[in-house]
Amino acid sequence: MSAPVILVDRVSKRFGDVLAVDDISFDVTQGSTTALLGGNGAGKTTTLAMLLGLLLPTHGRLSIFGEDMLRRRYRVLPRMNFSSPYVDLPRRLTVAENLRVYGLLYGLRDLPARIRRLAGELDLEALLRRPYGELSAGQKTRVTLAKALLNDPALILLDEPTASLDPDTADYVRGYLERYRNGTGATILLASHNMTEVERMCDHVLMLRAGRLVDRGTPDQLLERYGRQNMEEVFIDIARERRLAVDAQSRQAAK
Ligand SMILES: Nc1ncnc2c1ncn2[C@@H]1O[C@H](COP(=O)(O)OP(=O)(O)OP(=O)(O)O)[C@@H](O)[C@H]1O
Repeated sequence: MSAPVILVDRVSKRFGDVLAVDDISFDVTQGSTTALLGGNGAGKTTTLAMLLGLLLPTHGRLSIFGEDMLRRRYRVLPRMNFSSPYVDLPRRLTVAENLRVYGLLYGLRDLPARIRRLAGELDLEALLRRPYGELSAGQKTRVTLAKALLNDPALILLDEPTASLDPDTADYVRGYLERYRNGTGATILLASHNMTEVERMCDHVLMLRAGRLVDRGTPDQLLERYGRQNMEEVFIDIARERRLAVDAQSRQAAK
């Protein structure tokens, strides 16, 4: 079996009195799409930020492509990228200028051709000359996705990749990401509140609650474990700590 693309080993992150991430460990295998789920404030964005090297963990070890993110992130950052609705791009630059600046930061060759291709695929042509700050929320989401794919990343971290997208565009973007993953063997880790997205795209789910990793498995395993029909119901069970009740029922049934 190939080495995991992401390895998180007993990682915690404290902000003053708040323990945002509490001793979590997981790994993500190459070519998979893994969902990081949890209610508001569960620690998803903090975990993604540590994986990007934007935040330092208080404890623990994170490695990506076998490289320690604390000491050698410069070796892996060129092979990864991210998008988040919470991280704005420079607002006064046009969409084309933004993509050019990020492309230059990655030192990409054939940049105009890449930008043209992504603009075509993500329906951005009509937006290329407009300042990023003037775009609607859904338009910004598509631009940040284009930014996230500029360097053909082998690992993509996505914070709510379809936030603010209308159902038709969200469906297109999910299909686009699936095709990208299948075509390139890329690995995707995404935080999402959209359980339809998780059921469709993800082969593994990590459930966070109050900074702790409280359950994990494939969507099918979780549906079976909680006796539910869909991931929305599983999410609510886990968020409301119904797992214990489920376990107790199964123990009772086994007697
Ligand atoms: N820079 C910070 N300073 C202080 N506390 C922070 C900081 N960033 C996050 N936190 C706290 O850490 C906890 C986890 O926040 P985080 O943003 O990781 O949650 P999340 O799972 O992404 O939530 P949401 O679904 O609402 O986006 C929260 O209690 C939050 O208030």
